[in-house]
Amino acid sequence: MSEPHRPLRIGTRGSILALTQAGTVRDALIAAGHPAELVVVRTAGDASAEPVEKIGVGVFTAAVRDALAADEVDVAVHSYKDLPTAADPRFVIAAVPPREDPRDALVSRDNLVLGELPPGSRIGTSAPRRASQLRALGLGLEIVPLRGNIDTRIGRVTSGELDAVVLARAGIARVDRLGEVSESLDPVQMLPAPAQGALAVECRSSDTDIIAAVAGQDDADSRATVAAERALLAELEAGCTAPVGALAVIAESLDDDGNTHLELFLRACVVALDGSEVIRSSRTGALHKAAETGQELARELLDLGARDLMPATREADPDPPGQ
Ligand SMILES: NCc1[nH]cc(CCC(=O)O)c1CC(=O)O
Repeated sequence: MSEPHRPLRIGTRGSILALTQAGTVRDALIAAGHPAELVVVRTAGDASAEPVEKIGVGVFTAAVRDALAADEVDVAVHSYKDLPTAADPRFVIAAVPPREDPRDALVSRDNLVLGELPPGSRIGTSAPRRASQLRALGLGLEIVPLRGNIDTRIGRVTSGELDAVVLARAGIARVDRLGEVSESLDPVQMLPAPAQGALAVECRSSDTDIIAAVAGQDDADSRATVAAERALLAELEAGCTAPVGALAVIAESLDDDGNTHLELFLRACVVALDGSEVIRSSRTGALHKAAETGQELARELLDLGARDLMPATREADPDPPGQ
């Protein structure tokens, strides 16, 4: 518990992306009258160049969570999509700030859009979700494994090594390089990762004063869309590196009496790693039933055979459940 006049210590990874997104939370807290400062926590994910599916899903968030549990920081800011789906009773997500555009983005040579890349073009991505959706498009693209920070990944195109890379548009936006995006990929071609573009602002469950201070940063619509997408992922028992895309939006809907009301529209896909099969479905639900809508859509995907397309990640996952 922090003393009344001490700034809130915000734990974050040290990458430019992480510092920028934690900085937006710090600035918003300060503007709301809560002095705050950033504290950098080094994580195993930053130290490794291995693909994320090898080093484990919680690798970017575990060290920041440990610092929060140890009272070295008061608040943790994570990219929401990097958090394991299992809830951790030590913490609560006190705020989901307004979400960035969740789409994936293409950065390509000569500013080509996806449909203009000739067969045989080399596209960099290490995310099974992106690789399998790209393969399923049937454009004859060659998928090349690629990790590293945004600079490194975009640099592979600038250097001519790759024809294009696919990354989260939100990450590019946060480091102010949107000018380099050749195309924001339509969700019909490429469904983003569950919770992509959203932040999770986490506090210790017992720190009611800090939770109350941070809660002012919460955006109800962002929280609802993320809740639907994450509930879907959890129900599929898939991790953040699974070939699962999901996107919820809040849209106006006309009821029988001609009145409009807001609804949550969720669509999702599960893709075979080789792109040979895609299972898609979608569902609408009430705003206050976001998680239920996600679970129901997951069950529908499982009924359609989604289990057979997903690699058995549970056994291979080095992170214990609940971490
Ligand atoms: N998996 C790493 C990761 N975690 C969050 C982002 C980008 C920002 C976001 O989605 O919130 C990225 C990079 C990427 O996927 O290109």
